Amino acid sequence: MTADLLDGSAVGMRFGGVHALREVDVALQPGRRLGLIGPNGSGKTTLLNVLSGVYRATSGAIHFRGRSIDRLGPGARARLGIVRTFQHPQLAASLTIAENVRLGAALGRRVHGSSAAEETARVDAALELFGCAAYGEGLPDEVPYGVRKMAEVARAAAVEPVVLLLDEPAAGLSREERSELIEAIERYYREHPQTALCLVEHDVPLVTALCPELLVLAAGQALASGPAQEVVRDEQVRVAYLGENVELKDTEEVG
Ligand SMILES: Nc1ncnc2c1ncn2[C@@H]1O[C@H](COP(=O)(O)OP(=O)(O)OP(=O)(O)O)[C@@H](O)[C@H]1O
Repeated sequence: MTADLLDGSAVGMRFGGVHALREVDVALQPGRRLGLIGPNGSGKTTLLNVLSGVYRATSGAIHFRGRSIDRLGPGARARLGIVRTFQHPQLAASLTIAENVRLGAALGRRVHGSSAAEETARVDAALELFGCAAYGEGLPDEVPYGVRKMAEVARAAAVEPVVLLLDEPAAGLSREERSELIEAIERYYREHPQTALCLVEHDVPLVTALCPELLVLAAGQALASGPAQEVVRDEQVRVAYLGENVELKDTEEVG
């Protein structure tokens, strides 16, 4: 079995009286693509925050390559190659789209010890792959929302992360833009098959198109996990989603 890159065991997170995560286990190995789904407020973003160091878990342990990273903040974890995106793009407002993506590539230099030429190549490749090349000279406020969302992912991809944590990259995108996002991430994976991915999304067909495995959270607890097509048919999972306007469909129905 491949060793875990990022391993969270019995992870718990409390905010005062709110128990946002309870004893959640999650392990990402090289090349594993795990979709993280669950109803609103089930703890998905909190889990990404805890894995990326935005929050420190109130219980449990997080290891990277076998070493505890519980005490490391988000910057130190990013320098290990644990890179995330945010649901609402966190682009630097005063930098162009290309300059924002260059920040990712510059981090990639620190992660991989690569050259200036490689940094530039990463910027160009990420802008192209995520459809942002034509908007490279624009400021975030000047480009369409879909471009901002794609640039957020492009900046993370430009790092060439070891572990990539994506928080609702498709939120607010049109159907066409969602298809472009799926295609871009698939193309990224063809070139970087060892990247470990944890993808949080409400668009279940998009998640199942990209992730062979799912972890379902409900009320902060792991409700189900396993092969995507089995999990979406699980009765408990369907019940957990009752009342939410979410379609649990099969991969073949995407597009
Ligand atoms: N900083 C915080 N302070 C207090 N409570 C929080 C904080 N962050 C999250 N929570 C609570 O933790 C629970 C899980 O929230 P979280 O945002 O992780 O859910 P989610 O599954 O990502 O939801 P959504 O799909 O709506 O984005 C919710 O009850 C939320 O109100």
